Amino acid sequence: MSTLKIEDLHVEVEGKEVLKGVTFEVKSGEIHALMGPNGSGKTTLSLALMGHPKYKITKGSIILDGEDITNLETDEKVKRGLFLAFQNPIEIGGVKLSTLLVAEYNRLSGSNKTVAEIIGNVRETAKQVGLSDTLLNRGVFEGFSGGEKKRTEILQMLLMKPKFAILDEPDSGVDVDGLRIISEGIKKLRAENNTGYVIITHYRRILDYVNADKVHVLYRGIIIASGGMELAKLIDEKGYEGVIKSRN
Ligand SMILES: Nc1ncnc2c1ncn2[C@@H]1O[C@H](COP(=O)(O)OP(=O)(O)OP(=O)(O)O)[C@@H](O)[C@H]1O
Repeated sequence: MSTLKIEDLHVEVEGKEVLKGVTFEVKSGEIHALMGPNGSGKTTLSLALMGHPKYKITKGSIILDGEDITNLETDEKVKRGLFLAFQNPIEIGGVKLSTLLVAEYNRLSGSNKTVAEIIGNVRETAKQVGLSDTLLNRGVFEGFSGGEKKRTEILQMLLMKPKFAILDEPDSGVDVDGLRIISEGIKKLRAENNTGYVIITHYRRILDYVNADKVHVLYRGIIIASGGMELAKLIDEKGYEGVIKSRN
């Protein structure tokens, strides 16, 4: 059983304090949703967790299985089992997706396998998320549609088998079939690897699919409410104003 603890996290971006004391804890196999209005600090939290240099942690800590990983480099965090799927993945021109996936696999597992040795596994997993060989042979995210990018991030996650995955809007720009496939991927890894999740989303639908355990509402840099799926339902019905009013 692993635990990811986020304790009183304060984060500054470009000299402005965006997160003002965020605290919550995720255990193996748990799915936590992070919701909140545009600009409330959700992406800031995900990038700060992974160690993005622009997002400065000024106070608080990130504890993974009892180890303080707050100030570790991104690479070290990845090696310890954290994974982030970006909201807007960027293109890496000239690098084939299959080459990148194999390089990442080797780096994390400390092995030195060739593309030929593990491409079968990559292809099989790609098929599960509905991605064809044509995309594996293309430059990373070059000309990928929004939904294909999201599926590719889930493919990376399935290959990496992280202890904890932070998924920043995995459902944005994804069609109904894609949403089901992505949700199946999330559940599969939870069942097989006991991965814990923080899923950032604006919509209840993906949370219904994966049956989220907890919902947190981030508002102006702090968590103003935590609860179960009834909180996501309240947001759907009454908006964030409704949540704010219900807490006052
Ligand atoms: N690199 C940056 N430079 C300047 N300001 C930033 C930067 N990143 C985030 N911010 C600011 O921090 C605040 C929080 O942004 P963030 O992207 O974390 O919000 P969010 O909750 O993820 O929003 P959304 O739901 O729209 O994705 C915003 O006011 C944003 O303008």
